[in-house]
Amino acid sequence: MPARNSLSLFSRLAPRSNLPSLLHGASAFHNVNCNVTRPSQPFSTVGSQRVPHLSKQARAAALKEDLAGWVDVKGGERDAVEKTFIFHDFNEAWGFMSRVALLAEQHNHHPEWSNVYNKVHVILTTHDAGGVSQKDVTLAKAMDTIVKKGKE
Ligand SMILES: C[C@H](O)[C@H](O)[C@H]1CNC2=NC(N)=NC(=O)C2=N1
Repeated sequence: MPARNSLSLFSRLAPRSNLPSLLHGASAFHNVNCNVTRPSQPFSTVGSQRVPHLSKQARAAALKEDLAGWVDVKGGERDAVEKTFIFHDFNEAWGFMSRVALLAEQHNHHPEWSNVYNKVHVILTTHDAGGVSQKDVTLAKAMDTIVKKGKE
C-alpha cells in the first residue's frame, strides 16, 4: 500500500473541482417545500423555511430509489435513517467527515455521527420536524456523492 498523507486524501475525497456539483446536488436545501403549509404536520423553522417530515411513502421511496445502504433506525424510538460508512483508514474517514461538516454547517443541517478508526456511523433526522425530512435525504445523497467522488 503506498504511503498516504491526510492532505492528498482530503483532496482525493473532496477535490475542489467537485465542489460546485456537490453544492448543486445539495441545492434542494434552498428549495425545500416552501409552499407546503399543512398545519397538521410538524415543521422545521430553520431560517424562514418550514420543513415537514416526509410521509411514510415518500421516505420509503427515497430510501429505495436513491439512498443505497441507508436504513430506518430500528427499534421505533426514533424517526431517523442511518448508515455506516467504511473507509480504508482513519485519514479517509476524517477527510469524509471534514467535507460533510462544511456542507452541514453551510446548510445548517447537521448529522449525528460517531467515528471509530475507519468507520463513520451516521444518523440523519430533522430535530425541528421530529422526523426524516427532505433535508436528510439531500444530506444523505451529498454524503454518498462525497464517498463516490473520493473513489474516482
Ligand atoms: C437552531 C438551528 O437552526 C437548528 O437547531 C438546526 C441546526 N441543525 C439541525 N440539524 C438537524 N439534523 N436537524 C435540525 O432540526 C437542525 N436544526
